[in-house]
Amino acid sequence: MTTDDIGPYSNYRLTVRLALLNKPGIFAKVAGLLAEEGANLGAVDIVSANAERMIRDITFDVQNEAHGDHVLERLEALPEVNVLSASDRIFLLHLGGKIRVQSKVPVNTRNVLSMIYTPGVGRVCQAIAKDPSKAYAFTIKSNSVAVVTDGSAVLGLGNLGPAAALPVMEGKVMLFKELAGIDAWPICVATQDPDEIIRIVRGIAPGFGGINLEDISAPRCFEIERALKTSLDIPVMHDDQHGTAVVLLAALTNALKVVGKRMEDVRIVVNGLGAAGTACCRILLAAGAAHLIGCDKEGIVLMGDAEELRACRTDLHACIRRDQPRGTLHDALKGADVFIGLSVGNVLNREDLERMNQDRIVFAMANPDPEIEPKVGDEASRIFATGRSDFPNQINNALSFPGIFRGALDVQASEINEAMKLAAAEAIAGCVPAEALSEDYIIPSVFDRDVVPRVAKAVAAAARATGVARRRIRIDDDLR
Ligand SMILES: NC(=O)C1=CN([C@@H]2O[C@H](COP(=O)(O)OP(=O)(O)OC[C@H]3O[C@@H](n4cnc5c(N)ncnc54)[C@H](O)[C@@H]3O)[C@@H](O)[C@H]2O)C=CC1
Ligand SMILES: CC(=O)C(=O)O
Ligand SMILES: [Mg+2]
Repeated sequence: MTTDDIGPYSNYRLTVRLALLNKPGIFAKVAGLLAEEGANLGAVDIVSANAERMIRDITFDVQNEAHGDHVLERLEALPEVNVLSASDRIFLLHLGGKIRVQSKVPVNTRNVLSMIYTPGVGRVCQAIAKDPSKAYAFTIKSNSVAVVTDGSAVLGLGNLGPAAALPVMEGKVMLFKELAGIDAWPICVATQDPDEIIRIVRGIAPGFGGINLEDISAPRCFEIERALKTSLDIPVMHDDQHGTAVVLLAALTNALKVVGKRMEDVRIVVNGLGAAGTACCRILLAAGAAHLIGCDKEGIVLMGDAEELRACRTDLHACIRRDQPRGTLHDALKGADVFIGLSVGNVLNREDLERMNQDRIVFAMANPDPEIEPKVGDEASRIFATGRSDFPNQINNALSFPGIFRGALDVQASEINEAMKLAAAEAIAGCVPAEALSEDYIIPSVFDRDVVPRVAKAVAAAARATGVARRRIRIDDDLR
């Protein structure tokens, strides 16, 4: 299947194989039923036909899974029509997985075989044993990242476990490759015990140039990341925390320019103080935010005056008081200028947003469903964004992790530090020219091919400036 076969975005598109009695008017009944259901008819193909029967494949869009089931039931009930099979294009696209390993050299002669494998390869192994830094030159290490998950916070869908997390991780490694040329590998571990995860990641680290932790829930993710950062000499980044914080800061910086407000003046509500939410609070405080309210399931659990919040920069978790909520999310929204959602889908409605100030900025970033229905969010705010790709402003860590890791790998950085993250945020924000900034264009597209090189360059420069770069030249420039 090619991307051209997939067509424009629809989350629920079905392709159904029907056996119809071969006489006039039968297909019209099918088309009429779909029209009645508001199921937009797309491609219609004849698979085979004889005097009695015609087999057709028809493709149509439905509103959601339940609507799809309902339409299929109605098709099944039509006289002289049989539903032979039904497939969902999103599932079709996932058949057999989305990625594969490919070798760079065709293995078609004894000579090549003896070089890529034994005996020739043995010399390379011995060279690396003598000088482990040679692994960067003579193996995939320099350009590879492990995308590690335990499946405990798969998007905003909750604890689905490691096997169910694999489709997300495969998607992520596709983005690493497509956007940044990095060979990443999905690693789904069958444990949710932090110590065991730390042990596993340390164990596999020699084969990788970097570790991207993904969809590991708070608070375990903090301890896991901290332990790995201190014990490994390659960059480790929990993307849900830092990749998200970087892209959020970029988007908010530009959005504030559009509405003419300043970071230090605006009242910001962050809903969902898990991995992503707490990292976003931290980066916002570092960027000068002085009026920040944090909410979680319990209500308002993080609040303080500018001075108290400044103190929270060093230990945000100590400032979060889940046992003493100081109001509800609705209370928090009253008079707020900015809403940042990193919780779960559909927790807000239009009236909630109308409690906020004029020229409000609403970033409903929960995936796959944002905190508010996108059409309503868009109508009820001056600037609206989601984490999804079907609305103009997409705030997704897909804009940051490819460039951050590209820059870190290029200079063989030993870590990804605060300076590198701030440099990445500035570079992403700078990808939208000042004169082009508008309500619908606060953040570049994931498909803007300038983003990764600009972010990578800024990150590499910050790594050098902070003394964590071990290499001056990109590995691609002198060895590949
Ligand atoms: N757009 C983007 O780039 C990104 C979006 N996200 C989204 O952010 C959300 C959170 O992800 P993580 O922080 O990784 O998960 P997490 O599991 O670490 O944190 C989720 C937090 O939301 C809280 N929560 C749950 N229901 C809530 C409710 N009704 N109201 C307020 N808080 C509630 C939980 O108690 C928890 O603190 C997910 O929907 C995820 O898809 C995460 C990373 C990047
Ligand atoms: C985008 C992402 O990392 C998430 O929703 O978890
Ligand atoms: Mg994630």
